[in-house]
Amino acid sequence: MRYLLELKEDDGLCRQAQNSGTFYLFHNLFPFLQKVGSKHLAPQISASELKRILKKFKQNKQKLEDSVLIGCSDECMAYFALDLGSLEKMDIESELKGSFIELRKAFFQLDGKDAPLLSLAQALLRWHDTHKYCSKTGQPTQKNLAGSKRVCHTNGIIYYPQMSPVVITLVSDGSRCLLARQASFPQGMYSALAGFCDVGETLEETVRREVAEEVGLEVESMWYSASQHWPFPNSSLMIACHATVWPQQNEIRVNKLELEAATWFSLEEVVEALRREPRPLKQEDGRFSLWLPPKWAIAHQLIQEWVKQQSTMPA
Ligand SMILES: NC(=O)c1ccc[n+]([C@@H]2O[C@H](COP(=O)([O-])OP(=O)(O)OC[C@H]3O[C@@H](n4cnc5c(N)ncnc54)[C@H](O)[C@@H]3O)[C@@H](O)[C@H]2O)c1
Ligand SMILES: [Mg+2]
Repeated sequence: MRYLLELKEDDGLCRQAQNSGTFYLFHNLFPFLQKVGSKHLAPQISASELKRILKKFKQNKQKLEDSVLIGCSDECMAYFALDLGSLEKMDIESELKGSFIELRKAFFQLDGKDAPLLSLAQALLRWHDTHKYCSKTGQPTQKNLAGSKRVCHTNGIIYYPQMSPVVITLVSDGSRCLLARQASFPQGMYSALAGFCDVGETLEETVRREVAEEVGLEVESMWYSASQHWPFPNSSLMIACHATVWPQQNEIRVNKLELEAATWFSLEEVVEALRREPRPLKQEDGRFSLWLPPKWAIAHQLIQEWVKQQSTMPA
């Protein structure tokens, strides 16, 4: 942890780390992946291999300095991410034997270790790409070597990468849980309610407002569970909570502007859905079976916790 901080603060040290570190590659924010069976793996390219590739494609090795620091191993081997969007995509793909794939498409087939790193890398690369100019002076900003900030040298303003807090809430009425879907979700997939925090709000206020806005229910109690970084569509910090509503006041009024549907599901229905593969499954009657976000999505964790909690409750 302290080594990471030193790399962020010291450009000289970071330059050394770039020359011995490993790199995740991107092309216009699509990560470079190799398919192994049904899984996608994100290869880490060594600095020497990357320099060889840059040379082959007639790029200056200074290009390494466009990379951003995304972590390090226990042995202090630094990981970076570099976007090669200025090079011909197909040439790099054939050189490295893999493809640049939209992160959203590959996200749930990624290895557990790769997903959070790629998610952070994409968010950071996107932030740098959209913050090249100072919003006060209009002058170009310059990134520090690690990419943990950008500075406008005209007036000294420092910009730090941003993320938006989002609350994701699993609502229960005591015996059932409320799951909802947006029209953009794949067929049959339901999840917990999610919403961005407004400026000035506490998390508790966001939970109460979002539940009221989206399904017309009043929260009785709520508690925090866990959090997760989420890269889509921009960088969000997903803050996962459980909430209860009064069993007598559980009539759902769906806000059709935000949601396609919201329904109470019984423990049995949820347990059965958790056993299914996280993908659309058409039934004989043409409808799609209920399925839930995959294992390491924080919504999945909330649902698992609710199931566990139901099973330990006195009958
Ligand atoms: N429901 C889930 O299971 C789930 C799971 C993982 C991630 N998410 C993410 O949660 C996020 C929020 O969910 P939602 O879309 O229901 O939010 P939401 O209910 O707050 O509705 C989205 C609307 O909020 C407004 N908004 C306010 N602040 C915003 C900001 N900082 N960025 C973008 N829009 C903002 C916009 O008008 C936007 O159309 C989404 O990015 C989604 O990808 C949801
Ligand atoms: Mg929402």
